[in-house]
Amino acid sequence: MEMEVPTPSSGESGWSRMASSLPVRNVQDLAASGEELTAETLARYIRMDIQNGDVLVERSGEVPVVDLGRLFDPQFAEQEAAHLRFACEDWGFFQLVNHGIPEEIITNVRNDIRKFFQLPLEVKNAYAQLPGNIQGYGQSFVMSESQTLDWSDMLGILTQPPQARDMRYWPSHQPHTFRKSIEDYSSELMKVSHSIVTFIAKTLNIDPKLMEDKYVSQFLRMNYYPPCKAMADKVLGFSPHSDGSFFTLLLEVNSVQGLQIKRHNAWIPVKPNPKALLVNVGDYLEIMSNGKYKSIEHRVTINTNQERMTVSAFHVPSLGGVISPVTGITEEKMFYKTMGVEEYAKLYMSNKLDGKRALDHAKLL
Ligand SMILES: O=C(O)CCC(=O)C(=O)O
Ligand SMILES: [Fe+2]
Repeated sequence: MEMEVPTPSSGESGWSRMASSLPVRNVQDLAASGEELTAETLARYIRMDIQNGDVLVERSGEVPVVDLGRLFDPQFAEQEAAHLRFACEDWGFFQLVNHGIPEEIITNVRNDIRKFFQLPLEVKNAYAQLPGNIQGYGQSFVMSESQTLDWSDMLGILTQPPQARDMRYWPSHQPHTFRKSIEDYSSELMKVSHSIVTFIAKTLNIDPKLMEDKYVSQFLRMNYYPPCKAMADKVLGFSPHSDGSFFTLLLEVNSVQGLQIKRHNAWIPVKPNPKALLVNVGDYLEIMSNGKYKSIEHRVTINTNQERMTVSAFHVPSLGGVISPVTGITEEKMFYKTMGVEEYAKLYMSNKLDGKRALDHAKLL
C-alpha cells in the first residue's frame, strides 16, 4: 500500500509531519450505507485475535479514580498523591475527577464533535487532506498496518503549542463553533496537564522542571466507532496498542462503552464516567520513569447498536529532545535506552516492529 506523507507544516512543531496516514474506506459511511454487512463485505475488518485474553467485566469498577481537587487541598494531598502513584504504577490508567475544566467547555466540545460526525461524508472529507495542523479525516495515524483494519474513523488535529495551530486551512463553515470549541478545550487540557505533571513529578520525587518539555505538543484525535450490527464481536474499533505519548487524556463524548485495558493478561472494560477524563501513562513517561510507571496496552471494542465517540489528547515532548530514564527513580539499574524523541516516534509509527511494541525496542537487554 502506498503511504501518503502530508505536507510539512510551517508551524513550530515537526510533529505534524510525523503522523503519516493511509487512505482507507470511511467506516461510518460503510456502516450506514445499508450495504449488507456480511462476512464477505466485512472481511477486511474481521479479526482472529479478539478472544486472546479473558474479558473481566466484573473488574471494570476497579479502575482507579484520582481527584485533582484533593491533590490541591493540603488536607488531602498526601492521601490523594498515594492514589495517583498507585494508579500510575499498578494500572497505568486512572479516571481524573474534579479536573476543573468548566462544564460549558466540555459540553461545547462534545456537541461539536457529535455534529461534526453527523455531517455528510463530502463535507467531512473537506478535512481529509489539508496542509497545516489538520492531520486528516477518516484515516489512521499509521502505527501498524493492522490499524488500518480498525472499525473506526478519526479526525486528527495538532492543537498545541498555540503557534503550531496553523488554522489558515481550517474549513470555517462546519460546524461553525467547532474551531473555537476545540481551541478552548485544548487550552484547558494544557492547564490540567500542567497540574498532572506537577503531581506526577512529586510522586516520583523529581523536579517537575525535568518534565517541562515533555508535554509541550498536543494532538487531538476525534474517534468515531460505528456500531456493527452483523458482527460486533468480530471487529475492533482500535487495535491493541500503547500510546506513543507522554500521557493521554481521553474524553468519552457520549459515554458508550468500548475501551478495554490489558491487566494481568486479561482485558478490563472501562466503565465511562461522564464527569471524568481518563488519563493514561504513555510510552515516553514509562521510559522516563525507568519503567516504574506503565504504558498499558488498550483496545476498543464495538457495539451492536450504539456508536461510540471519543476524543484523545496526546501530550508529546518536543521532537528535537531526547528521552531517558531519570536516575534515582528506581534502583541504580537503567532499563531503557536514551533515545531521541523523534527516533522513538519514527520507531513507533513504523510498520517494522515485527510484532513487538516500540517500547520493547527502547528497553536495554
Ligand atoms: O477511543 C478510545 O476509547 C481510545 C482511543 C485510543 O486509545 C487512542 O486514541 O489512542
Ligand atoms: Fe490509545
